[in-house]
Amino acid sequence: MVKHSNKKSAMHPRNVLRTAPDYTKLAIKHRDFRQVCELELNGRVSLNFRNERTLRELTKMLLLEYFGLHVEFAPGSLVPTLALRLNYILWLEDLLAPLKLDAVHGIDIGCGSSCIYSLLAAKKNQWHMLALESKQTNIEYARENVKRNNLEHLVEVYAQPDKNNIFKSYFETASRLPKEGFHFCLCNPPFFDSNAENPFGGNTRNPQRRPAPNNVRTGSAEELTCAGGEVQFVQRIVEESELHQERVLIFTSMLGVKANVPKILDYLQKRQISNVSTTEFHQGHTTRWAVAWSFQQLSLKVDAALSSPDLYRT
Ligand SMILES: C[S@@+](CC[C@H](N)C(=O)[O-])C[C@H]1O[C@@H](n2cnc3c(N)ncnc32)[C@H](O)[C@@H]1O
Repeated sequence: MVKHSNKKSAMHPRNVLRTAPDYTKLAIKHRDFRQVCELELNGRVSLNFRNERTLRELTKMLLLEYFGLHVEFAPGSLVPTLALRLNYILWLEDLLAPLKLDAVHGIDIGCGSSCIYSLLAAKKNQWHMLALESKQTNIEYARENVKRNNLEHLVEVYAQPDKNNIFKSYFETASRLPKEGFHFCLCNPPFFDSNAENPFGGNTRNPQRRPAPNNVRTGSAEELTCAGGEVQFVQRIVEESELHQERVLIFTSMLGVKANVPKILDYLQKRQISNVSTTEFHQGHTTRWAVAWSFQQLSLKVDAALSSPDLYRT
């Protein structure tokens, strides 16, 4: 029987991880990664995704192998998975492509200790990134990661003084803003609700329908939780986007749960924000969602022809 690949649930066509990496070859090449690999009887290596150190070394190795990025994570902080972050960046590339911009300026809301989105955007596409972060150790690590990769000319890490703010503090205090404003903002919001009795709840984001995830959860409570969880966090971005609608062309955020997508769409509709689109990011067994909105007259629909492998080659 011929097996058809399910295109709808595949990674973005330009995602370099769409073809599964050869871990055996990579283990031979990268010593630190080799140390977390397990050797099977057939000579191939396998990975234990339930082990935090394994995830850490895997992401570090992939960032180095595919993008030449040297990244360190603060102890106990979120270890980002690369395939998802790439899918998000590639969607942004598609949204921005029709604008044919010479220089792109973006905002990374909550960059984490890795600063992964900003580093990828800068290294891969030479985008100028403003990375906002509220947690002190993450700010320090993010700045070091930018420096270690000689990307200070493209990435600024801004210490968010008030966790309840998104753009407000920066826009009110910045000494210089890009002349043409920012073209987009992206966000992987704190997901869990800190007001919940047991913020981390069960061991899955959708316990009724899904088995426990293969990957161990990484990250501190401060990084992963906020009052009201991701819905309230993204609602705050929406509210502040109204105040700064001229400063950012396309506002976006990721969402960790499908059921939260209609909640954000309803919120946007209630506030009469009508230029809106959504997408899905597929990476293996994991799906995430994202919402985009704009106050300007521009299309937020991605032209399928633009998602070709030739756009923004790495
Ligand atoms: C889920 S983590 C995402 C980290 C990184 N972007 C990634 O995808 O791996 C959310 C991050 O947002 C930060 N954060 C929370 N509230 C914030 C705020 N109001 N402004 C800036 N950063 C914030 C947290 O400290 C944390 O590092």
